Amino acid sequence: MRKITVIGTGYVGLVSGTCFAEIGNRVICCDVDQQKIEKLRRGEIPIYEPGLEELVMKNMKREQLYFTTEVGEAIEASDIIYIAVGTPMSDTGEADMRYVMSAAKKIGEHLNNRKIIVNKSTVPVGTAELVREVVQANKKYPWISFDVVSNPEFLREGSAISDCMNMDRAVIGSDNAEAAKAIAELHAPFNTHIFTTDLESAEMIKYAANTFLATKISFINAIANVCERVGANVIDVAEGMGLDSRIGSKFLQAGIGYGGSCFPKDTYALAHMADKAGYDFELLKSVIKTNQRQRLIIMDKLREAVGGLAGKQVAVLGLAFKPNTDDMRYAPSLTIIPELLKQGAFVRAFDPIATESARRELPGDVHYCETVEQAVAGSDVCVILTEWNEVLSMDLDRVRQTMKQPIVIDGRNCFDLQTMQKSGFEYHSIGRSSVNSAGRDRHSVNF
Ligand SMILES: NC(=O)c1ccc[n+]([C@@H]2O[C@H](COP(=O)([O-])OP(=O)(O)OC[C@H]3O[C@@H](n4cnc5c(N)ncnc54)[C@H](O)[C@@H]3O)[C@@H](O)[C@H]2O)c1
Ligand SMILES: O=c1ccn([C@@H]2O[C@H](COP(=O)(O)OP(=O)(O)O[C@H]3O[C@H](CO)[C@@H](O)[C@H](O)[C@H]3O)[C@@H](O)[C@H]2O)c(=O)[nH]1
Repeated sequence: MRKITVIGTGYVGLVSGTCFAEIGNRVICCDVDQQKIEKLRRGEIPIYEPGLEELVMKNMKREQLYFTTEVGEAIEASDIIYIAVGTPMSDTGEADMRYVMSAAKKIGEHLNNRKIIVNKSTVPVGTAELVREVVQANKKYPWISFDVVSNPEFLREGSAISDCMNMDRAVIGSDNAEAAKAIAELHAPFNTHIFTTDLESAEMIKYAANTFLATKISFINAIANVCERVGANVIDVAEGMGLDSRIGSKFLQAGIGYGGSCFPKDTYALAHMADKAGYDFELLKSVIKTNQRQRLIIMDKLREAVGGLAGKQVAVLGLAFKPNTDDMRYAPSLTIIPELLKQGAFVRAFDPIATESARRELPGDVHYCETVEQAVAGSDVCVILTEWNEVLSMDLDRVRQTMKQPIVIDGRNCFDLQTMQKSGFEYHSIGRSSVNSAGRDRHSVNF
């Protein structure tokens, strides 16, 4: 059993801290957000993440998991200190490092014995060295030494617990073999591949992995746009490509582009890092541009399908950036809904989980609905932005009957074309022919 403190109790800190407790360590999760910690202490989980509540409750009860706002005391009480604070996009597009630096300062001020400081936040290459300098500069007891290790996180929201408990690999960057060994041992119960490297490479692996996945998405979205114009079906194209084991089938789902708290900011941050280092990362800049354009494709399709939006009632299904999360960071709905409102549409929105977070982010004149059926009732058009189960399993006959016009614009390719035509919809999706709109679209199909 090791004593671990995790600084930052957000999506990553809370999940990884809980998983470290689950495998038998004593973990203190600390945060400067008092409300968040108070909720956790009452057993309320501040984020939606399947399976998290049970695991938090279990480990709190067996006294393996604690929550506090006393960051200094939490640091003093452990030997391994994880930094898991946010590194959001700053105005320039670079990673905003102020939270990491303030955590490092606090660690320095409370360094009461030899500790391993492990950075889990996604940070530009060279951050480990900066953390070392800040801790060193703020040490109260100059004779106490410490190590800095990089151990980036690869979990996905919505499947965070299982990603963490069954991780593909643990990347451990260090310039000290003993510290690397200790962090490798900590990961032994996860029974995963341990990949050790130097600090800089570990920091780069995180950005390279995320930007590669983002590239795959922008690539398939660009292919989708060509498919639409030449009459091919991107779902079949992706499947046919993915069967080549060198390519693989994952992250080839065409849609309205990537969102979320990571890909948008990490692609920008790496492009900036490369620029600063004197390399113009044109490929990555195109990935970003392709993604920005992809979001607005929904607006083009809407205009084509229903003409002007002024006075039209639009049902928006899905607000979170992906299913199984309440996270609204860089969600496509944050771009699409303000645009709909600007063009004079009335918006009725449905999301099974993210409504509360959405209310804080979106303009006040959105009407939130409890069910898909309520959102679509009387609508001129329905727009799908997130492939929630509630959307995938909606009763198509009922939806068609309650809509004013049976027009669906699907940004996530939730339904097959034949089903939509049989159900009597005019259906426009991504990278596929439109159905039931013969005469209006160059590539429409009839089954
Ligand atoms: N969200 C993900 O799916 C994910 C996955 C892998 C990696 N990451 C990376 O992990 C890091 C954390 O991301 P997140 O989504 O968990 O962020 P988050 O915003 O959900 O949580 C960060 C938490 O840190 C707290 N905090 C900030 N400064 C603090 C300080 N000085 N002391 C104590 N607490 C402090 C905040 O109050 C907040 O609760 C980021 O670098 C992110 O890029 C995120
Ligand atoms: O084929 C695909 C796969 C994903 N997406 C979109 O891409 C975004 C990101 O999805 P996903 O990767 O599943 O979610 P995140 O929780 O953002 O996880 C990513 O970002 C995390 C934070 O760095 C990393 O830890 C994860 O490994 C990485 O997958 C979402 O908007 C998805 O809709 C697509 O459009 N097509």
